[in-house]
Amino acid sequence: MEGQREILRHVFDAALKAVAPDAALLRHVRLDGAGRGELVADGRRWNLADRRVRVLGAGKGVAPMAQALEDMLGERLDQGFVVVKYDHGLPLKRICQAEAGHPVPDEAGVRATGRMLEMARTSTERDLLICLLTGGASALTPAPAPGLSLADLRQTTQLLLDCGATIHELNAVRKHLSAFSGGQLARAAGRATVLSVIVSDVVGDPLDVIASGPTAPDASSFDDCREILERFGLESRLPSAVRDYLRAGLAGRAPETPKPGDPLFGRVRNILAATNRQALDAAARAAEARGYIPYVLTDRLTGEARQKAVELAAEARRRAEAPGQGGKGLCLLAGGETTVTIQGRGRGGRNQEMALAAALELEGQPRVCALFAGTDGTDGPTDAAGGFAFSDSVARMGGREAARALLAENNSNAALALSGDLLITGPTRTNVMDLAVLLVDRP
Ligand SMILES: O=C(O)C(=O)CO
Repeated sequence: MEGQREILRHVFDAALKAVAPDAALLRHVRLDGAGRGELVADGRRWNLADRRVRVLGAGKGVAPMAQALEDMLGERLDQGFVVVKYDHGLPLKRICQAEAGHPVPDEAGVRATGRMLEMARTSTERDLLICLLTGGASALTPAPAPGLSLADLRQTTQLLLDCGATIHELNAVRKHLSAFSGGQLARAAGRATVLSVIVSDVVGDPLDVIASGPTAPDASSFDDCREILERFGLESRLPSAVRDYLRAGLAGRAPETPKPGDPLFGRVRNILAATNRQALDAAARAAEARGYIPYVLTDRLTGEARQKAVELAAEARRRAEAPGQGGKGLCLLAGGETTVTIQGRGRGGRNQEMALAAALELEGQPRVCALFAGTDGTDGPTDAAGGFAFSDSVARMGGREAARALLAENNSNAALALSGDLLITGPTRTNVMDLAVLLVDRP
């Protein structure tokens, strides 16, 4: 018989399968007709007889999408170039593939982004440029604006991360120091038609923030960057070239990113192909097939990881005590991305921290268990995707005091290693943020 751990894992795997980027692409894009055929994407058609098809892409999950397009288009695909995180590549036949640094951008990323901008700039009215974008793309596509260096971008990103800037704030600044992000790839493509297929790793799925929105109108401005940097007190700590460039932007001497309503977006179509909500819905179906009544609580889970875990575990305990549940029990599901305010010197990630905090909450509650995991297979600077929490996890960590001490040190990886509750998947090549799965078994 399947135990709690196997059921949790099964539900998570079903969610991952539903947001596999290649399958997501194939749900939205297909080839129709014989001969040169027509490309159909969400109801729009492009006759390929008189068009060249080029593919660009960036992100952790782009390699399977590129493979799917190669298989679909065969010789109709003229050329392509994609960049993925190190160790996230797959064999490709026609599309060139580079691997580059993530989360810290590197020179390989600069070279790859230069190649993609070049391909966009040399595209013409005859070209259909298919852009594949998934989470991780912001770091993989460093294209320093004129006068800036890679080191300037890295330093500015780190300063913002250290202050706890949100992804919206971080990407507003990144877009304004870039020649690629914030709609600028679409602008570089001149009169070519642009079709972007996007996998969302941002809460709420904002197209201008996911992957720093290379083909989306940018809602942020140089003025927003000034406000963000002032609010964090970072102005004086920025590299001087960045300070000068942002001042030039504010004075109208550096180009703004293209904004909503810009006519250039008339030839751009952005398709949201996979989201956290889709993963949650698939998880719900998988739980139901195992006899559990599923409840999707939210796809916008944010906030301090340990606190959110305690809230979710408390909700599961409350429901465990309530009478009247049917089937085998309940499955509570939540998705999003929490944060960890680091206080200690241990190793872990937001999902592992959630699992550790939930384990403390669920101690001695054999009817409730949980899994917290990142859909990309990576949680913090560790090789785990996340972790499980069972009623006896804390005992396996050496008891309550030991578990609490590990949590205080943000040492969730060590805690879950002790209890044997780490989830290790390796790179999943997709990324729709994190999932929390909690099972409440019937008495
Ligand atoms: O992961 C990235 O590239 C982002 O900035 C959010 O999609």
